[in-house]
Amino acid sequence: MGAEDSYDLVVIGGGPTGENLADRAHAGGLSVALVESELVGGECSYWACMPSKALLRPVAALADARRVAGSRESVGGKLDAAAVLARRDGFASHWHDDGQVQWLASAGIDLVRGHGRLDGERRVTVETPDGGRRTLTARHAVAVCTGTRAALPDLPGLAGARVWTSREATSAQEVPGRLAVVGGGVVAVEMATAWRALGSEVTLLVRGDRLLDRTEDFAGQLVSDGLRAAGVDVRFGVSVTALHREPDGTLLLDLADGTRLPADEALFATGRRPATADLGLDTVGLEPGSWIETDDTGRATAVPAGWLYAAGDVNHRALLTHQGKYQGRVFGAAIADRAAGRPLDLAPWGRSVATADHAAVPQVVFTDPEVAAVGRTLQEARDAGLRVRAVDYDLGGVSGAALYADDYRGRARAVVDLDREVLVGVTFAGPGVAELLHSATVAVAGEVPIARLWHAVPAYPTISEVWLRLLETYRG
Ligand SMILES: Cc1cc2nc3c(=O)[nH]c(=O)nc-3n(C[C@H](O)[C@H](O)[C@H](O)COP(=O)(O)OP(=O)(O)OC[C@H]3O[C@@H](n4cnc5c(N)ncnc54)[C@H](O)[C@@H]3O)c2cc1C
Ligand SMILES: NC(=O)c1ccc[n+]([C@@H]2O[C@H](COP(=O)([O-])OP(=O)(O)OC[C@H]3O[C@@H](n4cnc5c(N)ncnc54)[C@H](O)[C@@H]3O)[C@@H](O)[C@H]2O)c1
Repeated sequence: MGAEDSYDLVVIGGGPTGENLADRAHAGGLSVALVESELVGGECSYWACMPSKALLRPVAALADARRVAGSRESVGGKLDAAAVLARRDGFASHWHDDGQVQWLASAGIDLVRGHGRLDGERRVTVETPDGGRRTLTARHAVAVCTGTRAALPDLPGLAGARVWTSREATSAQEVPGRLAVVGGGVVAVEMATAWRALGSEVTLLVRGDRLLDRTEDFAGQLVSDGLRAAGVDVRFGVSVTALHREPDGTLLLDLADGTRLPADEALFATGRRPATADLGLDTVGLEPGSWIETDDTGRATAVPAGWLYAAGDVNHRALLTHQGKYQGRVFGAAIADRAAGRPLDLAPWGRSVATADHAAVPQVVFTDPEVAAVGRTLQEARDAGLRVRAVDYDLGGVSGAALYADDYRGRARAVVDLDREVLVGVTFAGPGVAELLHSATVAVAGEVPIARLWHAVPAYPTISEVWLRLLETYRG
């Protein structure tokens, strides 16, 4: 038995969510221990957001230069893959977490390295890297912020085939000659975009009939057109049934249509599973390997007495870094307020509840073209029982977009709640739309009335003039 330490709050998992939750709780007056088994900073910093966006930014920079007569003529070559990978390595901090560890120390949070497991109510045991064991007790709360791992399908031959998950796809040091990508979600389309631009022959194998099936249809269509224009072989209605690696290293993927696809690497971008299989969930009455459902203050709904919280990917509310950080801020402050006996503000959009998770989640997909969306799609709004109207506009008709790129192709949709005359969802798809998104997020989260949006005048000639066009189209 090792040492036993006591803190107000023990956080398991030092990704973006755990760091923010620990910081807010500490700022609210609590002593905090943060347990991390790999690198402080989590998936996002080393194998997800940062390295993937570092791979994709040069793709967009080169594509932008090629979109405009005058600059197009002066950019003949391809990406310098070695330089892109080296810049990516820098954005992944060369897979060292010293910077984040320093930040934790400066924020007054104690780092405990090792694998954490719940051990009954308000107790966490940590298997430390030196083989030791520490027990941490929490006076007020334990917050699980352990994130997710790649979910792989159960396919014959997969175990021995050394396939890529998102980790290899974001950290690989060499460009594969032939890359098969399985999946039609965000990881699949972003990584197909990046590795195609870096020189791989990419085949995208999608079991459904569209890409990005949680966004408006036109967005997936524009991304699929963009991938095909870049030379990606996009195939719909295809499933992998088995695979194996030949002695010469070639990977052979058997497809349901009876054909066989040879590749050098295969990325399985087939979703995520919660990192809760080896977390001692059974000691607190939860099912190992399951997502941890919470209320809007972050409390695990199935655990009595309200001491267990879950934030970020692991609660399955919205698998995005910015939403995890938002939950970290809201839940961390709620934990501190409860501990101090301070009143909470539980009304929708109040200080102590993560209301935006339900109504105003923004996401940018960094493909070419980009997709930027917030809130509900038309279908989601209808499914929620709202009386809505979709207002669409061809982004190519906006002066700022025409200046941005010759033959600009893109589209915008605003979903208007007709009863309240506010926007409940906005989607942009086109080059350069990522930075437009926050205007839409403010409109949706702020429930800004259309009558007032009419007075929010977009600068001429920017792509944001699409706001004016959408409102004019709505008003007729
Ligand atoms: C390829 C890819 C690209 C992405 N790009 C974006 C993007 O551009 N924008 C965006 O918003 N989101 C993006 N995401 C999603 C984003 O990475 C996640 O939403 C985010 O990392 C979730 O943060 P988290 O802190 O909840 O979990 P994580 O980042 O997964 O961190 C969890 C931490 O907990 C630790 N841990 C787990 N179990 C234990 C244990 N038992 N004991 C101790 N420590 C433990 C892990 O080591 C890890 O450090 C991307 C995801 C992928 C796969
Ligand atoms: N730019 C960003 O914001 C960004 C980038 C990457 C990832 N993310 C987040 O990370 C999370 C994970 O992304 P993801 O793309 O791995 O998951 P996803 O759930 O978005 O997509 C998974 C895809 O795999 C397919 N699939 C699932 N099982 C399959 C199987 N057995 N065979 C074939 N296809 C299968 C699904 O139909 C879907 O198309 C997402 O929630 C996403 O929001 C965000």
